[in-house]
Amino acid sequence: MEPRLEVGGLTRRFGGREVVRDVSFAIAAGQVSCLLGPSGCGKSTTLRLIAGVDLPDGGTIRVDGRPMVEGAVRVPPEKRGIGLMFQDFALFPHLTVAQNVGFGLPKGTPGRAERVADLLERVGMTRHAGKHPHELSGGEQQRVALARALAPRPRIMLMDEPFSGLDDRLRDDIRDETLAVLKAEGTAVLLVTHEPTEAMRMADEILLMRDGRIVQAGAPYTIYNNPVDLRAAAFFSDLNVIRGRVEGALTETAFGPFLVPGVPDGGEVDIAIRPQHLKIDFDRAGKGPLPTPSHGDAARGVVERARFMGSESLVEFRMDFDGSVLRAKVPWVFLPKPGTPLWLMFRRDRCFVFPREGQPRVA
Ligand SMILES: Nc1ncnc2c1ncn2[C@@H]1O[C@H](COP(=O)(O)OP(=O)(O)OP(=O)(O)O)[C@@H](O)[C@H]1O
Repeated sequence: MEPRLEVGGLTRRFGGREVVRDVSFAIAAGQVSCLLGPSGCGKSTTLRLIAGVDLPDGGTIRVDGRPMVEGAVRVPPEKRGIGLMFQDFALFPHLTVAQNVGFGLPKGTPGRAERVADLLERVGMTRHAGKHPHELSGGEQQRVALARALAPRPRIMLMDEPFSGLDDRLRDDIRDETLAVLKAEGTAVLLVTHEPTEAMRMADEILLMRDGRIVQAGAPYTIYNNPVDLRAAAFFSDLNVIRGRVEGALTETAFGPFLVPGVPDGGEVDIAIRPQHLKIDFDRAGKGPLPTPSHGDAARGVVERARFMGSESLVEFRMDFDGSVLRAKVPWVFLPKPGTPLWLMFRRDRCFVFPREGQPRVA
């Protein structure tokens, strides 16, 4: 099946600097993709190019196989079948909720009143239909904005940090409701965010962006568990990093040897472990647990501090082997006293091994 939105080799320069570099991806009908990356990496610019309010220096944009930008073709924004939702969405203050939702549907459109009523019902705003925007809370205004953007049945919805103006609890609810409505409409969604948790919650596919490029694309599970590099891994959580030097495709660490094929002798590697993947074991008169094939060796550390975070505890260790600090997250309550010696180990299939950035890699 033809993707709903297909972007190929999209490039945009400002003053000689490539802000969007060779960006390609596709989104199917009913799919939610999140463009995720730090501030300034080119997310909003990409969205503006797709919306048609800015033009690329290179690349193609297609909607249902029809060229929007390709060769000499430049389809204007209003003819692209694209709906927009931004953080500073503005409802028309002098129009009622129902009139705001109906705004995008020309008078005389068959089924106009039914469409407005149906959307108000779906976003739970039927009883507010006659109110004006200033009589609504932020969350209610957001629901109206969603209904208004959906009224003309856009084939694609572009959303730029649409939930960032809402407080945390409300944001979770509105996100989930928005997702349900968009899925029911079968709209292809491209959502821009700099928050990994928002992307994990919303996306079928995450497009991880950095310095104008998409560095990795995949389902949230894949991106979280198989990051392409250390920076991609660190974008999603705090990371413990153990440094190693390679000899004969192996690096020796206090946690045992690690295989590092493709890194030349003398090369440096980073072994990264998320805090929730460190396993803690007790000290038995100066000895730790025995090594296992799945976990490697245990290394000893001394508790520096332990904090209760609500659903988990965060324990910081000063490691015997090099004096570095490693952080472990433990579900619920685990608050050992500072100075307690404990042993750490981790499952080999839960850590990431990357050659240090900027080093040559042997093919
Ligand atoms: N019209 C413009 N002229 C010159 N530079 C621009 C223009 N628009 C954007 N830029 C630059 O392009 C880069 C990417 O901007 P963009 O707004 O796409 O990033 P972003 O990832 O959406 O960031 P944020 O999350 O902060 O909104 C920035 O360095 C920005 O300063």
